[in-house]
Amino acid sequence: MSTAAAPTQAARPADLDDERGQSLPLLRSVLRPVRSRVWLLVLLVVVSQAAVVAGPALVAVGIDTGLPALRDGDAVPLVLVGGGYLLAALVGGLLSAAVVRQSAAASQTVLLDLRRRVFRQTQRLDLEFHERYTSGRVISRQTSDIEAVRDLLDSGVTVLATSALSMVLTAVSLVVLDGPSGAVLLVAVVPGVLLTRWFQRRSQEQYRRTRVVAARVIVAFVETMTGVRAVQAFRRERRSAAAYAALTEDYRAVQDQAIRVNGVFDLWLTMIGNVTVAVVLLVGGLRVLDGALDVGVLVAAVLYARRFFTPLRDVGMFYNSFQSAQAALEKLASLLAQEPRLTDPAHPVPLPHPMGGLELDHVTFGYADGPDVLHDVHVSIPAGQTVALVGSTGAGKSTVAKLVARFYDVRRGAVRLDGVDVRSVAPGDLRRAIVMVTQEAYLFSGSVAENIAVGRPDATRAEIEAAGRAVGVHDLVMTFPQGYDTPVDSRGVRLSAGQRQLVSFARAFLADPAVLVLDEATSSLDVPGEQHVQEALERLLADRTAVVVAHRLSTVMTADRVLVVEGGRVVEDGSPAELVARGGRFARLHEDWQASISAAV
Ligand SMILES: Nc1ncnc2c1ncn2[C@@H]1O[C@H](COP(=O)(O)OP(=O)(O)OP(=O)(O)O)[C@@H](O)[C@H]1O
Repeated sequence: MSTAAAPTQAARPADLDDERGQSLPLLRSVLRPVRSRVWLLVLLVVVSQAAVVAGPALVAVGIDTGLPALRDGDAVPLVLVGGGYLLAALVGGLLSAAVVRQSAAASQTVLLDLRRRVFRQTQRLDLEFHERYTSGRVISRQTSDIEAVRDLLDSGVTVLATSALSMVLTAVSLVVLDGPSGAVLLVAVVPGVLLTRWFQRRSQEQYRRTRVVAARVIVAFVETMTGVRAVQAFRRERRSAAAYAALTEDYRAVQDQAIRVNGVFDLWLTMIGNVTVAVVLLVGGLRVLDGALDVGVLVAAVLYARRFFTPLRDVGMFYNSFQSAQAALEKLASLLAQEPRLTDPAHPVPLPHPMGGLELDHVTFGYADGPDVLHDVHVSIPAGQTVALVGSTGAGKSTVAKLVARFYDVRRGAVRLDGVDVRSVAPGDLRRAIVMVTQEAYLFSGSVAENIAVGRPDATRAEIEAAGRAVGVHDLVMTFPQGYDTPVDSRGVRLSAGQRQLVSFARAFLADPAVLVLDEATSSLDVPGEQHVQEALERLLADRTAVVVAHRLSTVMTADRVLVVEGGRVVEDGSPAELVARGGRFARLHEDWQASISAAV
């Protein structure tokens, strides 16, 4: 039976980070759940800034009305104004604190949502995506990009809103309080705005340069650390250190330039602010002498003028955090918009009791947009058979194995389990039916028991131990300090490659799939261990269909059937004895194998 499969080659942008214009919709969607909090925040910002800006006006009233009244023996106006000033200061302070708390709470909610979305999405995406995207980029999304968004939400947006509102309210208050002083301020705004524009442009360039250099530093570090074994084996430490030192020096230099730009901006902003204050004081002072202006108003005007330019620094700085957050949001949006090529079937076919019959029906396959690496492979494997895949390196053996486990989908043809196209089998059933044990035998942090139970999380301790016994790892585990509860990371025992492989065998044994796909480790075991692993393998492969990418002669010779893969085609197919007798490629491979074994012994 061949069920039509869902379209699997979903369109995907060529550059995985290029998704311009996606940042705003993403921001809108993550802000939606905290909408009411955002409105509350707006209200808090407006009231707190109004309270702060009221200060100088109250000073003016105090000096011009309260003091004369006090001189005439009436203290009430001054007390009222003083009380008002205190109240405004108190309200301004308390509400500013509330703004910080509210914005932090909102941003934490948003970030939690974003982190979860990124994690779920990276898990949902298929292997082909991860091979192209690389783990380094996934890590950057989950760390530095989310940090950039955090910076924007935590401080950037509220600081911008507070600063902008404070400037507007200050300017309006000054214009209302004293027109001429307001005019001086508005004139001074022109160089202030020009300076800020200059700063934005320079810091944008600077920011780009910093990002490029910072990315180089990170890539160099990650590459050296992931390849630390190769670095040490080939004594490349000095060269790596020199290359890294040069990159960090570049990083220091661009940071230095960025700080210089900040310094210039700060200097001129302070100058403009101080000159404005001086002009307001001079013009106002002359008017006070003429009796055209009250002293209190002059004091208030000076206070307003002094305050006006301070937030401009924050507005300038906001641009930096806005830019990095925008770039980060774009990359996050692009990641979240990716669709896996491997899609779940629209009409899943249940397969609760699989027998394990496999069929590769004229399968042609290539990775991503690359050339075909398997050409018209046509093989039928009856339930219960153990098939060894052999062939030279790069022939396509692992690819066949990965297609059977549906890590990828075929380009043409079909892979079928019990006659059902694997693209149509209900995903849960498929996962239970086919298990792949990969070469690297990855262990999660946790205990030995937890690692074995990955294959069946609801397994009892007795079942876990039975699996351990079946693959012959039980006695070894019993020598660990806490037996099956011993952690397998740096806090517990460090397992050798061969021991890790046995644990992964136990994991697969416990999962008990109808089909086991095994990419045999090339050379993780010494000769005395060989027999031990051979027995474990035989027990693991018994009573189920098995497709084994075989690297050891013992595995091949105990298989029911051997497929010789060359150049993406099956070129020989038969029992090991038949193929040896036939005198083809396998027979030559067999001879070479035997020769190398006798040479080693
Ligand atoms: N993830 C991948 N992306 C692109 N091409 C790949 C990928 N994996 C394998 N290939 C290519 O597919 C071809 C078959 O590779 P495959 O890993 O199946 O060979 P193999 O027979 O298992 O080799 P080996 O014995 O060395 O593991 C090779 O040409 C290889 O370059």
